[in-house]
Amino acid sequence: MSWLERLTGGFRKTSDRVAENLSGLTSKAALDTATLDDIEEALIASDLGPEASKRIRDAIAARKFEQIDERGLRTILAEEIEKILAPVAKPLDIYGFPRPHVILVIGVNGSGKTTTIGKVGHLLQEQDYGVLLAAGDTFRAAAIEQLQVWGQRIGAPVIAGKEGSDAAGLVWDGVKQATAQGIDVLIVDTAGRLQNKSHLMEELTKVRRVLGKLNEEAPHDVLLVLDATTGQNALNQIEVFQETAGVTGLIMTKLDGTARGGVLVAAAEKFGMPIHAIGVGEGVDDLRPFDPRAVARAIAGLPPA
Ligand SMILES: Nc1nc2c(ncn2[C@@H]2O[C@H](COP(=O)(O)OP(=O)(O)OP(=O)(O)O)[C@@H](O)[C@H]2O)c(=O)[nH]1
Repeated sequence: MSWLERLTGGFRKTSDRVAENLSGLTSKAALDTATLDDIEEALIASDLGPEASKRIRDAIAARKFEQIDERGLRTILAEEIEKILAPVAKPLDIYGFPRPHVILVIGVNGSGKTTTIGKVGHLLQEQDYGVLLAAGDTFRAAAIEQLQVWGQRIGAPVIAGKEGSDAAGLVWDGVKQATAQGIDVLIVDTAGRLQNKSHLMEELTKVRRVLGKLNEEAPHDVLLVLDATTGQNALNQIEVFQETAGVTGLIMTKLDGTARGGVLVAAAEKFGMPIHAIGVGEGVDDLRPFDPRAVARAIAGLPPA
């Protein structure tokens, strides 16, 4: 299956939800204010968020249709979602010089952080970048092992310490190793525990301080991994992590397992932060930067353009 097919398939549950919520609304005799209200509500119920839903409603209203059929509604929906996604759909840019370009990856337990690191590493390797993974989530032995498995899978070296060892020290060693071996990108797994904010902050502050000593620009990216299945909760996480960890960009995963994929649109509209990639499956190729048009059409339930 091509990426486009996996993408469209991945958003199926979401587009079914959107279609279900909008069903019946286009059969009304006139596209009056009450129907526009219903459309807006249907979009909110589809997890697109109040801001994006209002914006789409206003766009439909501005076109002054007397009536609209289902296909017409889906088309406008796709066009408007595309406008919301286009400014934030930005592939990761590996610009750090001197090398390595350092990427910290944060996110709550189970958000898909480790899996995402493996997939992002693979994506960058495909672009001919050399990648080193650092197992900075030193709280759990399982997290270290899981990253090592991903390293083997994609053929990238992994630098790891013992469970409970100092993450900042590991990151220091990671930068040294990448520099010595001419590796372009260092991707650091971190213990992104929301449950203990002060500890998370302390640890990230220390990692940043250590990185800053080696290269003032590092970390170049602080990526927050979000689990789309958590719906609106993902939006709360953006707020909290933005405050505590200086997030620079987002990756949304597990869009295939949920009818709540509309949250991607809500996040784009509400935060305007770069969304570097989306995950639509567990395979190594199931995470990519995204084409806003393709995703917008998939959510609206239209075939690829
Ligand atoms: N369906 C689907 N599953 C995913 C996706 N991304 C990750 N997963 C799965 O989600 C689960 C959690 O992913 P992990 O990478 O272990 O998450 P984590 O945030 O590192 O979790 P901890 O290591 O427990 O902190 C795993 O079973 C992954 O295979 C995705 O895009 N789609």
